[in-house]
Amino acid sequence: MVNSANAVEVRDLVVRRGGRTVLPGVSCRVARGSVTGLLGPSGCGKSTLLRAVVGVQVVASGQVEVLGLPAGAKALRSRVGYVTQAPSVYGDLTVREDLRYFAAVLGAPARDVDRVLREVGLQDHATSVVARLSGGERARVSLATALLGTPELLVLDEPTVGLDPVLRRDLWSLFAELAGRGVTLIVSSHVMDEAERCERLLLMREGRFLADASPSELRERTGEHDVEAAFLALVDREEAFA
Ligand SMILES: Nc1ncnc2c1ncn2[C@@H]1O[C@H](COP(=O)(O)OP(=O)(O)OP(=O)(O)O)[C@@H](O)[C@H]1O
Repeated sequence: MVNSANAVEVRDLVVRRGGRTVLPGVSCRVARGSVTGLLGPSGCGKSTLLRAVVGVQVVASGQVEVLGLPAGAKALRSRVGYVTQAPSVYGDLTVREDLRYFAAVLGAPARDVDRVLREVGLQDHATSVVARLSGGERARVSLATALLGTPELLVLDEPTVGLDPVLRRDLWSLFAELAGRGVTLIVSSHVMDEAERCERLLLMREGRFLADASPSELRERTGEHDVEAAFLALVDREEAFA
């Protein structure tokens, strides 16, 4: 049965990579029209989980349902935007040409190109060749691609890495605005101070969830003032009971 309240439902997901079990059977839900932060240390399995949500990860067992369909279903292609850590851009095109190309591939209207350029703050770089942009600018071109059309779910793998504080703030405002329009966002980060921007947090460690809570619930549960301290408190508790 399709549960319309959830954009994503993961049940007992097991993923093995390179002979190791990276996700040993995780379950989670992501509500529609929310910003969910997927936080955890480097190598804990965030990208692997996101890959499973967009349907590009081979899974050993379990189910991943996205917008009521199996992850990776063809019908989801224009409904899900995905930004990987490595920007997906063509270096020899200008920013506008690159976005026009992806708009055509996705069947998005050509007028979307100017909108997404504005949303990621690259309107002044529209005619720059992508290969000559800085790393942060290239990452924003990649993000702009995911905003083309009208995606209902945005899966963003560390979209703010390498960006300056002003840009990071602007992007988080954009994420909140998109969620206000009903878009669901899953944003991974290993920077805990970004957690406060999320309505919901999935805290991950070594392939398992330590918590699925709002930032304030986390603070209450642990008695800590910030999410980083709360995360460490949960790690300590887990180790004490191990
Ligand atoms: N292509 C691969 N082949 C084998 N193992 C892999 C591969 N990619 C990732 N892994 C392993 O899977 C585990 C989880 O990696 P993943 O990229 O999901 O972590 P992450 O939490 O996203 O890390 P980061 O924050 O550094 O991006 C790591 O131990 C990693 O070494």
